[in-house]
Amino acid sequence: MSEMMTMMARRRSVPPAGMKGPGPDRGQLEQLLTLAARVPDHGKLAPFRFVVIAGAARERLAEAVAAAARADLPGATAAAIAAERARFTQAPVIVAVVSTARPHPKIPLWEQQLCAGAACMALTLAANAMGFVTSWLTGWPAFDRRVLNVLGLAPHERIAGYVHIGQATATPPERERPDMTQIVTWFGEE
Ligand SMILES: Cc1cc2nc3c(=O)[nH]c(=O)nc-3n(C[C@H](O)[C@H](O)[C@H](O)COP(=O)(O)O)c2cc1C
Repeated sequence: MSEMMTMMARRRSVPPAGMKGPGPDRGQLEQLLTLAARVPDHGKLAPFRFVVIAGAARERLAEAVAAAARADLPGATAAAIAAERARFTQAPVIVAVVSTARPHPKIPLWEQQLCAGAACMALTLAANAMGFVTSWLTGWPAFDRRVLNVLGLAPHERIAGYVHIGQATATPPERERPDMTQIVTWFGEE
């Protein structure tokens, strides 16, 4: 197996709570985002963009998330609000991969959205190849307009994923994988 195949065969996400710094620096991030942008793209529309949330800027997003949680859950405990805040303060770097899909005469919206998903996966693999661990997450802050406004998303834009990037504090155990016999059909052989 090539190095890339071995890496993919062992790939596991590490949740942000299991991450520490340092994350990729600016130069490394520029490299990673350039690789992530190199995805198949029907119509060459580049229907995605990246918002990098790193260092102290994470606090601004964490605070917006905490404020939205406080507003929605007036009875929430301080610990519950702290947990919401922590969504964006654990990994040293988070990249919000934004789907910018718009109706197009030839390219279906679905394909444009898949393209943004592909950018999430390309970013994940590139960061893993650079020696970082990752977690592709969404959760309610990916769908909450108050949070999206703080990130500067236009009304038609959506979060394809928050890709958290950092160093692992522990190696996650293997998890069960799909039974290939259940998900692969060899057309013509049935
Ligand atoms: C679009 C998308 C959104 C996801 N959002 C979450 C999430 O909000 N919370 C979560 O625990 N896992 C989420 N996951 C799953 C994790 O990224 C991860 O794949 C999962 O924990 C399994 O681990 P593995 O990547 O090591 O196989 C999401 C995956 C995708 C593709």
